[in-house]
Amino acid sequence: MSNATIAPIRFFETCISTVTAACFGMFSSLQSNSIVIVTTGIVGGYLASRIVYLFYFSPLSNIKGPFISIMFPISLLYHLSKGKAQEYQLKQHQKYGQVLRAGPYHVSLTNPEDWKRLLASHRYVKGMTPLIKIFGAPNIFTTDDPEINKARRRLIKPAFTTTHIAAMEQSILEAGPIALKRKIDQAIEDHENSFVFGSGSSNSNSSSSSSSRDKKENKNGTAAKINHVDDFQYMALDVIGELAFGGSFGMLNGGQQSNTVVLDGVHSMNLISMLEVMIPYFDKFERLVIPSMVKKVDDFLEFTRQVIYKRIEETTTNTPAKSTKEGKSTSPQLPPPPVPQDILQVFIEAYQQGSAIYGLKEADLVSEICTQMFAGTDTSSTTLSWTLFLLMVYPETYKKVCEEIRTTYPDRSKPITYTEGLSKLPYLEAVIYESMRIQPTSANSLTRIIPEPGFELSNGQFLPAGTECLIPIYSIHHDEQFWKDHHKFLPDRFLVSDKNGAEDVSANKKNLMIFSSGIRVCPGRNLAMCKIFMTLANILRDYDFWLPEDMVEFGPDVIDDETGEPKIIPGFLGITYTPRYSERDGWICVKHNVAPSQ
Ligand code: HEM
Repeated sequence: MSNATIAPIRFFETCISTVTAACFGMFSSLQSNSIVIVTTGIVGGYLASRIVYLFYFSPLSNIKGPFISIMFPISLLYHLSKGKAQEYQLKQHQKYGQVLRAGPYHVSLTNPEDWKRLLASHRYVKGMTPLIKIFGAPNIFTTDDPEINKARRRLIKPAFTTTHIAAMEQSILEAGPIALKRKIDQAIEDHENSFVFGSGSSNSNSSSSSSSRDKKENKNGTAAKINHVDDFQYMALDVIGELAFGGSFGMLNGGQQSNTVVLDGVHSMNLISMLEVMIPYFDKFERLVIPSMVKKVDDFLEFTRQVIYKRIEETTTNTPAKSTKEGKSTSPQLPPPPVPQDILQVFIEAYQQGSAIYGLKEADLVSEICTQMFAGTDTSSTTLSWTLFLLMVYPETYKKVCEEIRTTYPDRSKPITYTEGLSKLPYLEAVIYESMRIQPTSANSLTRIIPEPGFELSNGQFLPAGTECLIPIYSIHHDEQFWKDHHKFLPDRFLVSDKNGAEDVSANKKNLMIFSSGIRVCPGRNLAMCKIFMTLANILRDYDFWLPEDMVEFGPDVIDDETGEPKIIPGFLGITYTPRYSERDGWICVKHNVAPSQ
């Protein structure tokens, strides 16, 4: 569908370019037989005709943007490879305004009126979605078919409502923050023991290492060094396992096999998605070019297939108690174990019923379940990592948020829940929103294709059918019109006091794009917020964190020349925006909060 609508403009341009190129080529060859001259003529002709068409005759020629991006969309490759594509796009918006021509047929929009309208209707289908081929079948996330999307969203909706998440809160707490705390406690204890026994050595590959320098820093208890990027990822997967697969994968506690398969799969998908966005038709030959990476995705899909069949077996095998010849049972018939009501089961039942509405085949089932794992892992874990890092380089904010949590919930023997804590910890909520604004994990652009008869922008400009609209989440979150001092980590911008003086976090939230909006808004947003909030509330209350001393390149006083704010660890932009060098930058020192608990 998307290709059909975009075709006329592209076809026209290709015709003009080809004819002009051919004319130039013929003309050049009349002058000389030299291959160089003919080739130069063809290339020159092509470029000249492309310039003439794209800048003077294209229906988008009245929309301004950088010459290089309009001529060669592949130029984005350079910025993507540096992990700075989103910052490049922001700079272009700052230069050209809220409507930017970002490519030959691409217009990037940051005015909320425009992107909200585009996201509000299935009329504007998704374009340029990576990973379509690799999943082997469409899924909620990749499909551009409104009917498939609507039907499958209906299917998973009950599992993501606030009521359901509230009912699952205890499981999320157990598989998430409580398991994480157990791991941190173990890391601290290991280090205490290693020093008691006199080794004092540290293993930089372990997620619990600490140098003696980091240890000495701490005067009120033993410190350990953990890799928060890795640990938040394990935790996010364990929570998804708990909610969608009938049980935690136990990754935080060393579930090594699934650990490698699932995380390698998720990471490979992130990288492949970036390559697909950068290189035209990459999906057609990725199996040849990066076979080992594609294999990791295949292994992940196979792992998912096994999980599905294990569940089908467990829920459909009916093993009746042994009967005598007279047909009487020798042992009392035990009721079958309850069938878990999670996302996995919902999809399996729709598949088994062969429902015409959902039209699920085996490949669709695997694709959907994989997507749940993929969509629910890096997004939440990365948000946690960015937030913790930002708190480390903004110590005043760190102090303030810890104070709020520690004074509101001083009893450390009781875990803080989401339903209980959300209204009582407005500053923590504001910290999370501000971190997701500054470092959105979905930093890329969402894309929508304009259908016939075109689309009128709020500024009166007209976009013809076939235009690919980019909705750049990072640029929207850094638009000076809404976010003054946009590089500053300022949670207070989300806080207003209501009539009774109580803090409310609704100010400014409407201009955020964290979870997208409209008909394809992220269905996992309640779960994500619950997970992120409970994790931060509990660990910030129960532990003290600080950056390792040897991490000299980052800290409150290490200022980025471009932003004038503390330098942020480099990121990698695929489908999600994650810390780029987690093995180098993901470390943090931690010790117990030893202030008297009440
Ligand atoms: C901080 C955490 C999260 C963020 C920032 C986030 C963000 C987003 C965004 C921006 C989209 C729109 C993508 C697009 O249109 O291309 C999206 C879609 C989606 N998200 Fe999330 N997400 C998060 C967590 C989750 C979780 C925990 C799950 C499920 C377990 C999930 C499942 C999905 C699915 C299935 C879609 C596709 C929806 C559709 O196209 O109709 N997300 N998410």
